[in-house]
Amino acid sequence: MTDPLDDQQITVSSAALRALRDEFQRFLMEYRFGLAEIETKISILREEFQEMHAYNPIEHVSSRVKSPDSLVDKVRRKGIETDFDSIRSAITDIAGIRITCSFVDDAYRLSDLLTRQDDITVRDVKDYIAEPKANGYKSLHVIVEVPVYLSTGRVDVPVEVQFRTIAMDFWASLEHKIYYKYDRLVPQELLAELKNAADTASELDARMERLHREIRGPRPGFVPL
Ligand SMILES: Nc1nc2c(ncn2[C@@H]2O[C@H](COP(=O)(O)OP(=O)(O)OP(=O)(O)O)[C@@H](O)[C@H]2O)c(=O)[nH]1
Ligand SMILES: Nc1ncnc2c1ncn2[C@@H]1O[C@H](COP(=O)(O)OP(=O)(O)OP(=O)(O)O)[C@@H](O)[C@H]1O
Repeated sequence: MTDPLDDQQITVSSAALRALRDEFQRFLMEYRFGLAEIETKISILREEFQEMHAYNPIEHVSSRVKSPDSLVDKVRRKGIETDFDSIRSAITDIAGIRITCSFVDDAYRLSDLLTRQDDITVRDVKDYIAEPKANGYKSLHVIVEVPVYLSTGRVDVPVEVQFRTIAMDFWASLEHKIYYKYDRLVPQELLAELKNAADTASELDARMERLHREIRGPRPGFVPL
């Protein structure tokens, strides 16, 4: 015979589960919309550069909303409280976009053009191009907040924007693979090789930039930073 109280408990907990699922869907939806706003801003800049200056400073754009698994993992790793408000304020890379530029100059220029826009608020900047990480990682990271207008009103959504060059991206994607292959415990000699490869990538960036300046000459219509 079934215990009526047990039945009631099952009903209550499945309703609670449904509410949690809805809240989680809404939580991620806001980040999707925030990301869409930034993607639009970047593609407008890209098209304008192409049409007005016959120059494309962006080689590649990729974006992602953090997967639920990766989010849960990060919450656990960082010991963050598991309510939505705590996660919202502690994790600022749930929505992320990576802009791979041709040259270092372009990475700074695009960051400046994005962050100067009236509706963008800069929450944090980590300039790993000026100050690379000890392993050799380079990129310019900017956490911006962009307003999203929902039927319930305005929400300001944080988006992590990473600016880097092709050489920096090449290095970072290989390092990322190695890091996970060795389960975050990369052998010392491989770390040294990676650091060496990062230095080579930086030299290549500097040489390409010099060459580009030589063949380019002054770019008419460009607003200097
Ligand atoms: N391949 C690679 N990517 C990195 C490295 N450091 C940072 N990143 C990328 O940049 C993101 C944010 O890094 P940081 O700006 O240092 O942020 P953080 O808050 O100090 O680090 P997290 O808490 O892990 O996000 C990471 O999630 C990676 O995508 C690195 O050493 N190698
Ligand atoms: N801002 C970003 N823009 C675009 N892609 C990103 C960004 N940040 C990370 N990625 C990529 O998204 C994929 C999934 O990454 P994931 O969110 O699981 O972890 P992570 O951001 O690299 O690390 P962590 O969990 O420590 O923050 C990886 O290929 C990663 O390189």
